[in-house]
Amino acid sequence: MSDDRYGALVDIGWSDRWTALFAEAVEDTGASDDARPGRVTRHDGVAVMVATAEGVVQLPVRGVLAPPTVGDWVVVDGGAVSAVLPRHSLIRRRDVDKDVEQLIAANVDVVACVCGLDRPVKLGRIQRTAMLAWDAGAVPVVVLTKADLVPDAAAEAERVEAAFPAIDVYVVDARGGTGLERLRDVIAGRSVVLVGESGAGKSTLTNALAGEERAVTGEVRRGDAKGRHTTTARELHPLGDGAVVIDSPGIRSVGVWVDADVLSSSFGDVEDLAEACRFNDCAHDTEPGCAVLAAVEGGELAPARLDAWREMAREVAAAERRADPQAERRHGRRVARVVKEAKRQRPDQR
Ligand SMILES: Nc1nc2c(ncn2[C@@H]2O[C@H](COP(=O)(O)OP(=O)(O)OP(=O)(O)O)[C@@H](O)[C@H]2O)c(=O)[nH]1
Ligand SMILES: [Zn+2]
Repeated sequence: MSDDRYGALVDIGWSDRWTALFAEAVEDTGASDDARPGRVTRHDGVAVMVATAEGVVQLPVRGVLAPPTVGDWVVVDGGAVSAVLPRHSLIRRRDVDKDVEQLIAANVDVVACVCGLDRPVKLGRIQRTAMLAWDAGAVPVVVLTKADLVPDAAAEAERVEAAFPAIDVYVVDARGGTGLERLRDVIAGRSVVLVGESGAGKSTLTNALAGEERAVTGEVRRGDAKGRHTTTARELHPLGDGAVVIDSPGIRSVGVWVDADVLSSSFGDVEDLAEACRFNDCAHDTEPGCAVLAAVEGGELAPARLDAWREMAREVAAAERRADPQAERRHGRRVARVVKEAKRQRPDQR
């Protein structure tokens, strides 16, 4: 089927797959002949910003059970979003306080953890971002940027690769333009989310990949009242080749949150080894009979991998304490005990 009506949407990730899902949704929901597809670029309260072949419009959502989120492909009909196409991935966050799930972005293919080499690369951050990606149904990658600022960027990449054998690592100098081609190849036709601390180089990378300053995707019309231009959509940056960077405040602030289940599922190798530790709650630190330390000693486990596990474990423990005041108190007692123990042992060591 050759259908050029939505050709303009290819830039923001439209593909044959969406053509099919759109046709299905139109039929299932009994939408009108005027129904057209669009992609949500922003969600605020009751209205959403939707990029369509005709431009970006602000629309209400009507008759949709599960509300759309940034990145969703939707059916626009009768001046409203009337249906949300099935998602292939979803980044969400559990709001522990309210015990609700918050949607952050949909139909994300790649979650890129951007680390500026002008500062130490934090393996724990990479791990958390990877878990966020896997949990969402997306692929994590690491982008080490500002390669021009360090003498040996390749060595840094090797260290990260050793810690995370399953994750691809890309080294780029976004300002000088090196390393971009390899990265362009992986993200062609895909929707990418860049996660990284402030100043990591996300905006610079976005502009470098787009080949130009790319703050804007189109003009915005409120509802269908033609001519009333308001804000612009900053949240979807087409990079060419159908690649899109989804940049939502939600993603920037999601930090990356963790829980114990995800921890063990993404550290299968460490957890397997830990089965043989003498103590159930072994911290693989100084405990006698620790199978994990033995594996590092014997060269079966990369030291960086254990470092990453430790960083993660600390992160999980902190998250659990925040969520559970009793655990916080238990932690306090444990710290007190460890300190007492250390004091007691010191004289022996002299
Ligand atoms: N030398 C060098 N500098 C870079 C590179 N990429 C980014 N920078 C610089 O690093 C600083 C921060 O880059 P940004 O792209 O603004 O970082 P960001 O991640 O978007 O930061 P936030 O918007 O605060 O989240 C800027 O001064 C950039 O010029 C690079 O590849 N090489
Ligand atoms: Zn152990």
